[in-house]
Amino acid sequence: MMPSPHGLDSNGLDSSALARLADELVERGWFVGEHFIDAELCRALHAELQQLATSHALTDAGIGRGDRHRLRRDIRGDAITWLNRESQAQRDYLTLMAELQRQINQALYLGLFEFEAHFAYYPPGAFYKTHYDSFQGRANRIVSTVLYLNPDWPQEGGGEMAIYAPDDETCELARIRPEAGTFVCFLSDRVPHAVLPTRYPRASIAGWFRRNASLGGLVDPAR
Ligand SMILES: O=C(O)CCC(=O)C(=O)O
Ligand SMILES: [Fe+2]
Repeated sequence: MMPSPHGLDSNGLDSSALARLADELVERGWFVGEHFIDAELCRALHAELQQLATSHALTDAGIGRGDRHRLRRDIRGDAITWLNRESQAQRDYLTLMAELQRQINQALYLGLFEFEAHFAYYPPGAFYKTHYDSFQGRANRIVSTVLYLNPDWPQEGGGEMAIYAPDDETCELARIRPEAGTFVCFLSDRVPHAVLPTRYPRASIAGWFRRNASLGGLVDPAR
């Protein structure tokens, strides 16, 4: 595809950022792109999440999926709702993620076949302790993504995502400010990460590219 003069190809993703994303996923397992997603789309998604929060449409998030789902406020303090394509902003974001899925599959042969995502709202004081998004051998979440939605995140706002060395959660490699437009993606079973306690309401969309719903006879429920 020919890049347009402003560097976005016709699918709305920056082609040089995409090339770096593929390289970094392979070389170190994680990628951070500032201004990766268009500011206007971030504004629309943020407005939608604020509306959902004020109308009490979010549910306290838990850990573990399927039958093993538990609320653990000592581990994670966000409230969520799954994207359902209801708004144009959601459809636009999911279209971009479908294009990203296509590009990652083309570059890395990961066999990603679907994407699930939820809005997440961390009230002041909330955090998410260090974790992996999936476990080796049981992984049907293959690539994790996070898009941040707060414009002008304050210097002293906390709420950074901490990334730790693949397979060594004692070694911190990066702290990412949750600033609107910043997009992070990483290998779900390799990269330990955490959300440090936030001082301000923190808005994001967390999403996962998945492979098959069942691996070796082990059913891994989507949610
Ligand atoms: O919001 C973030 O920075 C990360 C969220 C996260 O790790 C998750 O939802 O699994
Ligand atoms: Fe996570």
